[in-house]
Amino acid sequence: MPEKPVIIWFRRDLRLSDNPALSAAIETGRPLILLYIDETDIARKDGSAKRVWLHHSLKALSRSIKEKGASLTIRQGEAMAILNDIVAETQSTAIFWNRRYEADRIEADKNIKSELKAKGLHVETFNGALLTEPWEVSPKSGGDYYKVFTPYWRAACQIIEPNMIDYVPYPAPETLRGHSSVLRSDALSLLPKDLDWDDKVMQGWEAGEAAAWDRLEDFLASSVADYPEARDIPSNKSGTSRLSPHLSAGEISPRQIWHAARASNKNVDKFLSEIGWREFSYVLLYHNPKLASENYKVEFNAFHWRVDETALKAWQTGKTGYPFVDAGLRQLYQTGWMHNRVRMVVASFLIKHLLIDWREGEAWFWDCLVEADPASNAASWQWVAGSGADASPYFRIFNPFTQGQKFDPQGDYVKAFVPELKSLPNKYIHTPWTAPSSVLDDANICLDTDYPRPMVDHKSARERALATYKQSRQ
Ligand SMILES: Cc1cc2nc3c(=O)[nH]c(=O)nc-3n(C[C@H](O)[C@H](O)[C@H](O)COP(=O)(O)OP(=O)(O)OC[C@H]3O[C@@H](n4cnc5c(N)ncnc54)[C@H](O)[C@@H]3O)c2cc1C
Repeated sequence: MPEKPVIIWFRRDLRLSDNPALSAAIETGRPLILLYIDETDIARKDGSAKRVWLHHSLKALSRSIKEKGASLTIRQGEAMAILNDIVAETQSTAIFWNRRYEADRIEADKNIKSELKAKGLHVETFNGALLTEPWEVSPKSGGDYYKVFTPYWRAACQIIEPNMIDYVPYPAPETLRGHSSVLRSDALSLLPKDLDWDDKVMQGWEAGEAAAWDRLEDFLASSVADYPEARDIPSNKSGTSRLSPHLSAGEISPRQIWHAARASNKNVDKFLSEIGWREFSYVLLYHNPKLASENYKVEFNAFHWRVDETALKAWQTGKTGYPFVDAGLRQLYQTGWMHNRVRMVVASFLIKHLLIDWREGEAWFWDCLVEADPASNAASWQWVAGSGADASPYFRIFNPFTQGQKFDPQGDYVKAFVPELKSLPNKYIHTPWTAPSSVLDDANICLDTDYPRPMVDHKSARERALATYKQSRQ
């Protein structure tokens, strides 16, 4: 009689190493059904860029699984129905997965767990995505969770550091023993049907576990020591790790990153504290399931946002007339990623200069980022808006041209993404509208035709934002 298999259900953990659910499945000694479900019964579908990334990530995972002697089954539909079919088809006796933290997925997983258990299956779940799960770090002084990052991270590190000292990440298995019969796989349908944009987005990226490791090792060998200063310079391609899409798809675990970073014997505290912001964002999401749709601070519910489709479109397409802002938004659309410093500036511009609801920006990033993350994206947008936990105060309004002058003094970043300005002298690169007409002529720029004038005046937009804020609090 054929041995009954166990299911390993991959979700946001598209890797073979340091995958606790996979390791537990292998330990049973039974044949494996390695499964990914493109779930259709999901509250918020992944955005376009993230789906492109997942397509390539799943291809990479599938290749790695094949090299180890098994195959990845891909299905599309409702998770419960698919799992029921597979259990019926294969007589599987157990299922293993790593946990997730969005409210609707927690609910779905709970239901799946109890239904499969009722059928007699052994169901086991693990933490494969975080250093500590959202309920593990609670303030001694009371309350469910920390609302301020610094004390949260101090407390979290007291749990993480001792855990990590002896932690040896699970190695990738040498071989995988797949189920004897090959199961039907649905074709992957994650790529957009009507655009060739997906090819362009993936230029400069490589999805998959091996690529994630190359990136981490490169970063630790040559860049992490300079990270505290270099992380603010958007033209410096190695100033930050660019691990976010790999982390978001689970191609590498935060535990592996922590372990490798500490083993480098360099000063990695600042870098690891950014991983801490990712953890903190998950704490906020877990305790505030509507983080992407509702103000964390209810007093922001009285804020009077403007509805202005034309302005929103100009922002989305990088045509605001502020070169640093436009460069960021074009980088986002072209590469599926934007430098963190510029994210803060473009978000502040939308929320404060244009007075457009942060949820519009959150949704645009959700669709365009290859690493769009339910926790970090929502928490970061609310952070910039001032409506979030431990947020930047609303009255902190980034000046888009001084930010450009400070963090892109030679204009390299602007020239890379706003090429129509590339012949402009550095002195005017962040303020083309101030250049004398002879300078504009020499640079072949006709304002309004080749590049727009600022869509709002900084000083008056700032005053309007502050007045609106004041009014909302009366
Ligand atoms: C408006 C806005 C939206 C954002 N949306 C997302 C998102 O959808 N997904 C996402 O992963 N990050 C998001 N971030 C956070 C941050 O910008 C990115 O994580 C970072 O730019 C990714 O580049 P990196 O991997 O080179 O980061 P590094 O600087 O190398 O940092 C290492 C890792 O730490 C984590 N990290 C760094 N900064 C933050 C932060 N502020 N908050 C949470 N985690 C952080 C990421 O996982 C990152 O990969 C957003 C920030 C802003 C201001």
